[in-house]
Amino acid sequence: MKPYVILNAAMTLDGKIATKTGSSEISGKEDLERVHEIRKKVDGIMVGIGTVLADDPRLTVHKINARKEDNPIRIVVDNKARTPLNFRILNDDAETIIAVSSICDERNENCDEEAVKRAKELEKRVNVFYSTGETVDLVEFMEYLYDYGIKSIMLEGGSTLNFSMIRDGLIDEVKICIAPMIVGGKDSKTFFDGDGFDYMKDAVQLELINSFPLGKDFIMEYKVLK
Ligand SMILES: NC(=O)c1ccc[n+]([C@@H]2O[C@H](COP(=O)([O-])OP(=O)(O)OC[C@H]3O[C@@H](n4cnc5c(N)ncnc54)[C@H](O)[C@@H]3O)[C@@H](O)[C@H]2O)c1
Ligand SMILES: Nc1nc(=O)c(N)c(NC[C@H](O)[C@H](O)[C@H](O)COP(=O)(O)O)[nH]1
Repeated sequence: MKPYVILNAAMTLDGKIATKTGSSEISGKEDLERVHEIRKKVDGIMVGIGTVLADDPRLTVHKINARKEDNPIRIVVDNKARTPLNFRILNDDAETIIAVSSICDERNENCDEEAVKRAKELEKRVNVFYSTGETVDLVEFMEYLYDYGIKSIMLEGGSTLNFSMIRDGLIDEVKICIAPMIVGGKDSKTFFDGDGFDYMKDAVQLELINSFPLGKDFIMEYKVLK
């Protein structure tokens, strides 16, 4: 069993979620409030290490009225345990789970010693999940999170993790805020990056279930067809 996963992001009209410098202030005020209403409802909120390093996010409910108990569990997919110890994701505002990949080989030898040290430091502060894969095995990780009690997750990026999650069939809903902005740039981050599929016949199919204007932005909500 796996948690129900809602992917949420904000993009420019040309499909970018950040520029090549990592600048990503896209949503209007109303959209951020909508996102925080969802944060308040789900059990977990998940991002990749690229997003942590770019944004130093809090991943708490802080744009609307909320109590500490309303904060979901923060979840980071972080192959080589690169989460900096002074970043906000490790503070006491909410519980945090960090997934790292197999830092050693299957015989527990040939370890990346620096990554092992970093993971041990993180373990003093938060719950560290050791995946068996070279990169975090997301199917295995989702099963672990479900058994841990996390039945719903909002995935909040970035581009690389978004693609791995949709490729592995782990996303149930997609909510996208489209802002009336164009930023361009072939090196900007798009909604889904990763390797992509080779052929359109392999594209993930969605069904539009809702769409509405919100402040300066426009929201589209889809169900992922399986
Ligand atoms: N506009 C938005 O809604 C929005 C939302 C989130 C992030 N962002 C932006 O996106 C950028 C970050 O995106 P990104 O693509 O660099 O990083 P990301 O957050 O997608 O993290 C990717 C990293 O996660 C790790 N990882 C481990 N196992 C993995 C697996 N199985 N699959 C995929 N990744 C795995 C790898 O180290 C990988 O490099 C930042 O600039 C951030 O500001 C924008
Ligand atoms: N909905 C949305 N609109 C945006 O314009 C934007 N840049 C993000 N980005 C999501 C990403 O996960 C960010 O890292 C957190 O939104 C950081 O913010 P917090 O400190 O947690 O509020 N999300």
